Amino acid sequence: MHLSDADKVRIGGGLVVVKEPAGSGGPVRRDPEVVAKVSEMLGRIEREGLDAVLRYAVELDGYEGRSLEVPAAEVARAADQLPASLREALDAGADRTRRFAAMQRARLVDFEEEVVPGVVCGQRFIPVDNVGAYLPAGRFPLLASAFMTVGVARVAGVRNVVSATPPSLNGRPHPAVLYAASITGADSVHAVGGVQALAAMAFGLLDGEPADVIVGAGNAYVAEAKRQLYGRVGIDVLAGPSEVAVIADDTADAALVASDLLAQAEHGPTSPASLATTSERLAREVPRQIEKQLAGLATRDIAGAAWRDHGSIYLVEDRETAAQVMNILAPEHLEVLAEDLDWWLEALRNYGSLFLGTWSTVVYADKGMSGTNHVLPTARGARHTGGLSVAGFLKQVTYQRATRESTRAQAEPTVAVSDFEALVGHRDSAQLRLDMIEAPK
Ligand SMILES: NC(=O)c1ccc[n+]([C@@H]2O[C@H](COP(=O)([O-])OP(=O)(O)OC[C@H]3O[C@@H](n4cnc5c(N)ncnc54)[C@H](O)[C@@H]3O)[C@@H](O)[C@H]2O)c1
Ligand SMILES: N[C@H](CO)Cc1c[nH]c[nH+]1
Ligand SMILES: [Zn+2]
Repeated sequence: MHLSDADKVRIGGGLVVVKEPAGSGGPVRRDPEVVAKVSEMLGRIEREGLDAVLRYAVELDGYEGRSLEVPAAEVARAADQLPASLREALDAGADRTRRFAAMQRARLVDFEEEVVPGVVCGQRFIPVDNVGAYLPAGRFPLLASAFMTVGVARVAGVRNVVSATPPSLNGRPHPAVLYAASITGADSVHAVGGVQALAAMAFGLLDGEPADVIVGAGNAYVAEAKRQLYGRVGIDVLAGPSEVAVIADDTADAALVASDLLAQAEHGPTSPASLATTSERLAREVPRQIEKQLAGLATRDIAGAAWRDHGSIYLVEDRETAAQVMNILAPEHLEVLAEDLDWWLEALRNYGSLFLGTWSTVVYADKGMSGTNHVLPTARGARHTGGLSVAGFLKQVTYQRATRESTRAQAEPTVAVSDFEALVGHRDSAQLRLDMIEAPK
C-alpha cells in the first residue's frame, strides 16, 4: 500500500517520500506461488472431497481429530473456560455489531411503484439460504470475526450459517472463538482453516449444504481461495492482510500516530501501514516513535517486519494532496488525525472504513465496539467496494406485474426492437400478447 511511480506522476508535485518499502515497484500484486498452490488445493478437494480436506488439515495445521465438526458440548463448555470480563466484552461487541447491522437492514427497503400506467415494478431483499463463515485464527484468534460474519448473516435472516476456524490451539479451535461463534448463532463450527475450510464450505462437504456465499477475512491463502471460488459461490469481498493508513496534520500526536500504525502492522509481516502528513514535525517524529514503540512491543518481530517491508510515509504540501494520496491508496482502514473532520469526510472517497478524529480508532471497530464491520477490502479493493455488511447476505431482486390495458406500452416497442435485432422468438412472444388484446372477446 504505497504509491507506484505512475501514481506519483498523477499526483504531480507537492509530495516528498519520507519512507517507502525498499525496492518498491508499486502496489503489492498477487503472489503467483500462492495462486498456484490454492488452485492445486481447490482442484484436489473438489476431486477427492473430505479426505483431501482432512489431509490438508493434518499437513498444514497438525489437526489430529477424525471429524471436523466441533461437538455441541465442546462449544457449550467454551464459556466456562473464559474469564467473565472477556465474555462481557465479547457480548458487547456482538451486540453492537448486530445493532448496527439491524440499522443498515432497516434502510434497505422493499418497494413497488408504477413505472408507466399499468406496469408496476418492485424490489425485494431476499436472504441467501446457506452461508459459510470463515473465522481467522492462524497467528492470533480474531474473536470479533464471528460478529461480523455469523452475527450479521443472522440479522439478514440467513437460514443456515456454517462456520470454520483453524485448530490453532494445540490442535483444537480456541474456546474464545467457539464462544464468539455460539453467541452470534452459528449452526455449526468446524475445526478447519485456510483454503481447505473455504473449499469445504463452498462444496458442501461440512454439512451437506453447499454455501451460497462464503464470507470472512484471512491471510493471502484465504483471500486467494475466495477469489478462485468466486462465481461458483458468492463472496463478500477480497479481505486479505490488514492495512491501515493515517492522515495527520500538525495537531496530531506522533506517539498516537505511531501506535495506530503498529496496531495493524502486528497482524502479519505483509500488513501495510502508511502515513500522509502535512507536518514536517510528524514526518520526523513518527519514524522515531515507531522504533521506540517497537522496542517494547511483544509483537515487534511481526510489526517491525511489516513496517520495514510495507510501511510508507509521505510528506504532502497540503490537505488536498493528502486526500489525493489516500484516494489512490484506497486503504482498508483510514484514520484522520487532523482538524476540520467534515472537510475530510467530503474529500475522502476510497476506504473500507473511515475513523474521524482522535477519539475514534481502528482497534475499537476491530473488536466490534463501534458496531461497524471489520471485514473490509484490501489491496486497493476499496476503489470499487465497501466491506461486508448485512447487504452481503441479501439478494436485491426485482419483479413486475402488468395489466392487460398496459400491453401496448410494452409490446409494441418490444416488437420494434426485436425486429431490428432479428430475434424472431422475442418478437413472437410480444406479438402474441398484442394479438390477444386485439382478438374479439
Ligand atoms: N481485511 C480484513 O477485513 C481482515 C479482517 C480480519 C483479519 N484479516 C487478516 O486475516 C489474516 C489472518 O491470518 P492468519 O494467518 O493469522 O490466519 P488465517 O485463519 O487467515 O489462516 C490460517 C490458515 O492458513 C493456512 N495456511 C498457512 N500457511 C499456508 C501455506 N503455506 N499454504 C496453504 N495454506 C496455508 C492454514 O491452513 C491455516 O489454517 C491476517 O493477515 C489479518 O490481517 C483481515
Ligand atoms: N484489523 C482486522 C481487519 O483488518 C480485524 C481485527 C480483529 N481483531 C483485530 N483485528
Ligand atoms: Zn486489527
